[in-house]
Amino acid sequence: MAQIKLQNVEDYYEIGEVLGSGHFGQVRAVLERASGVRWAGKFLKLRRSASSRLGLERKSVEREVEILQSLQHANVMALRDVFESRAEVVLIVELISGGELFDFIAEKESLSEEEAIEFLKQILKGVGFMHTKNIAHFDLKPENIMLADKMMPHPHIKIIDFGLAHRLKQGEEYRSLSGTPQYIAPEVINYEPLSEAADMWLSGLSPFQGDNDEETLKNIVGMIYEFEEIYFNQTSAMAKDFIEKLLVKDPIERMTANECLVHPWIKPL
Ligand SMILES: Cc1ccc2c(c1)c1c3c(c(C)cc1n2CCCN)C(=O)NC3=O
Repeated sequence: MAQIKLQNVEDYYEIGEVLGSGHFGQVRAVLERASGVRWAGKFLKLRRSASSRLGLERKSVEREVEILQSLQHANVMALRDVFESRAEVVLIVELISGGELFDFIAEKESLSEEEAIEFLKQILKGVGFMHTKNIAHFDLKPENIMLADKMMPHPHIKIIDFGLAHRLKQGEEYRSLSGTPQYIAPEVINYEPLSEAADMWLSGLSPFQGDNDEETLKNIVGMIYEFEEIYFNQTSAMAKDFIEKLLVKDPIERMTANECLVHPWIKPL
């Protein structure tokens, strides 16, 4: 992928409808003029001055670009092009039109453990791949797990939004309080040095869910959780064993993505 193009993105892409927005800015559908191919454009506003609170720091955008450039994997959103003009950077990324996994599951009558395992395997392959490159996502949550095309019999998972991702270096401590309260690992809440293990802290139906963020965070740090019967009464013992091996407070003891892929629930003997 070429470096950052200092041209106007609209010279090459027709900008379409807003697909979503978040802490980073907006994601819009875009149409590549030369080929007629549809992509997604992630429009990031840069800070205009060091004192400004609005917009993203240039180095965090450059970090996201560098990380995406080094991640080519079937289960990771692909970066196609980067444009910068005035105080805006536009990441041209693959259009993932199947929507969020969360919504796909919500729309189904029910989800069998076999179907859940198929999705989980793809997520673990994508996460395992980025972890072999010492890249941690640090914002894995249902909203960031999307489906390439939900009409397929076995929809293809795509992990998106590497805005908080970090390339971890041996001997360098990295701490951050960023993330989403409902899904962040105890070591993030305690502002301890972070590793790829923070991505393995179970996200999904959070058994720590409190009435508010403060209560949720206390539950996580206190490891106060329960498999509420109404949600987990159909869950096999093997599945609960898998979950319990991820809900381990000590990140060193927590299962890694590759260990998950050979757990008997995922890979029966
Ligand atoms: C069809 C559709 C609808 C909403 C989309 C996207 C695509 C989308 C996409 C991306 C991101 C980072 C966010 C996106 N959002 C925002 C919601 C993501 N949780 C992306 O990287 N490619 C997308 O297609």
